[in-house]
Amino acid sequence: MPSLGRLHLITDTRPGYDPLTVVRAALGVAGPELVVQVRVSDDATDRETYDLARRVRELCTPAGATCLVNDRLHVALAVGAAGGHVGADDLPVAAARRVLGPDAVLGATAREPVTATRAVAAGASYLGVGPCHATTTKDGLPPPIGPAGVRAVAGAVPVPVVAIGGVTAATVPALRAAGAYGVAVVGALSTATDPARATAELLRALGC
Ligand SMILES: Cc1ncc(COP(=O)(O)OP(=O)(O)O)c(N)n1
Ligand SMILES: Cc1ncsc1CCOP(=O)(O)O
Ligand SMILES: [Mg+2]
Repeated sequence: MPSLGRLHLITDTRPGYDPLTVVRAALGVAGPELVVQVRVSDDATDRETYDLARRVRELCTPAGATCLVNDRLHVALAVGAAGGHVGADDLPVAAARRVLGPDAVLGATAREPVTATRAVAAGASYLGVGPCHATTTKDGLPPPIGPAGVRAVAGAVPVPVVAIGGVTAATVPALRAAGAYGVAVVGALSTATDPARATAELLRALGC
């Protein structure tokens, strides 16, 4: 299994956003420390998802960065991504592991130690934990768990914990102190006026 980058950029495909420009900017600064997770809206077609994921994978490979695909594991396989990420509405972790194979990177969403432990036992190689802070990027999320919630999960599992939800460079130090290995962001990069500079600030906050 390749070593996991600490900064996870999740693509923002909402109207008016330009995910590939943000990916290019972040890759130029973060290189191998970057994981790009291709995440599309539920109404995106598989073809649209494939086209974006293929382009992201082609940008990641020469930069030494990791490309993952959210939810749609057949797309991950089709573009030669390093793996994928699943949550409660997606394939169960054990099924996802069977689809991706033993060597793939497989992330699973968890917000409590019990579900985190189950996900790792089923084959997750890292956990996305949150939401840590309030966010407007995704609707219908449960209340934020804060650094204390991250600490509870990180103390219960032997795999990297990636904190997600409302993460900014300002909130990274407390999440790292709580045991987060890394962070996943959408808005902190997709809404930045200078995504390269925002990437550098996140990396500095992560201690990279
Ligand atoms: C790193 C990371 N953590 C959590 C999630 C959320 O996944 P999920 O709960 O399946 O929700 P969607 O992203 O599919 O809406 C994630 N994508 N990445
Ligand atoms: C997909 C997802 N799952 C939990 S929070 C979140 C969105 C995170 O976006 P942002 O970094 O803009 O808060
Ligand atoms: Mg999902």
